[in-house]
Amino acid sequence: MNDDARGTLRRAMRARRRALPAPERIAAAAPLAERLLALPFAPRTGTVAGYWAMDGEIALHAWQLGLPTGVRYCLPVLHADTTLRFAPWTPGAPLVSNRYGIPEPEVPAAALLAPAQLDLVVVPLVAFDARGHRLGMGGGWYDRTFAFRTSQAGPPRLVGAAFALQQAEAIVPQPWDVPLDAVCTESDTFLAPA
Ligand SMILES: Nc1nc2c(c(=O)[nH]1)N(C=O)[C@@H](CNc1ccc(C(=O)N[C@@H](CCC(=O)O)C(=O)O)cc1)CN2
Ligand SMILES: Nc1ncnc2c1ncn2[C@@H]1O[C@H](COP(=O)(O)OP(=O)(O)OP(=O)(O)O)[C@@H](O)[C@H]1O
Repeated sequence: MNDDARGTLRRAMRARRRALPAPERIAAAAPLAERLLALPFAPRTGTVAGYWAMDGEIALHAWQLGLPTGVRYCLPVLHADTTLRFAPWTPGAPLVSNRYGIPEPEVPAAALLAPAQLDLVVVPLVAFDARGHRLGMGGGWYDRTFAFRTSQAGPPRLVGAAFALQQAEAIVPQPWDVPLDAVCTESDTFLAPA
C-alpha cells in the first residue's frame, strides 16, 4: 500500500464517516461505550484518555459517562515536541481550540500527563482492519506519542474506536505504526492476539 493508496483510502473513509445519517451516528454511541467498558483489560481505576470527536468521528460521551467512578478521563493536548500530552477533563471545565480547531483542556503545563501515565487510550482513526491496523488523519501524532509501545507491552492499552463502516479489507502497516490492542465499533470488538 503506497502513499497514494493510503491517501485515497483516507479521503474515502473520511467522506463515508461524515455522510453517516444523524440517527445512526447518535445510536452508535451507547453500544460503542458498552464494548469499550466490556474489554477484558478495561481499567476499574486509574487514568484513561478519549478524544473530542470531530470530522464525523464516533463520539465517546457515553463511554466517558459510563466509566467507573475511580477512573479519570483525559483529552489529548498537542505538545510542542510534536507528541501528545493528556489533560484530565470533566464536562464544563474550560477548553481552548488547538491548531486543528479541536477543543483541548485549558490547563497549566504542570497538569499535563505523559503518555506512559495512562492505563488505556481510545485512539481515533479514519480506517482500520480486523487485525487492528490503523490509518489516522496523517499527522502521525498517535504513532509518535506511543512509539514506546512497539517494543514494550501495555499499559497503556491502545484501543481504536470507529464506526463499523470504517473497516477496510486490509491496511498494510508502516514501519512506525503502533499496533492497537483492540478496535471497537458499535457492532464489533476486534481483539489483537495476546
Ligand atoms: N478527535 C481527534 N482528536 C485528535 C486527533 C484525531 O484524529 N481526532 N489526532 C490524531 O492524530 C490528533 C490531531 N491530528 C490531526 C491531524 C491532521 C488533521 C488535519 O489534517 N485536519 C485538516 C486540516 C486542518 C488544518 O491544518 O487547518 C484536514 O482535515 O484537512 C487534524 C488533526 C490529536 N487529536
Ligand atoms: N515514531 C515516529 N517517529 C518519527 N516520525 C513518525 C513516527 N510515527 C509517525 N511518524 C511520522 O508521521 C507521519 C504520518 O504518519 P501516518 O500517516 O502513519 O499518520 P497517522 O497514523 O495516519 O496519523 P495520526 O496518528 O495523527 O492519526 C509519517 O510520515 C511519519 O514520518
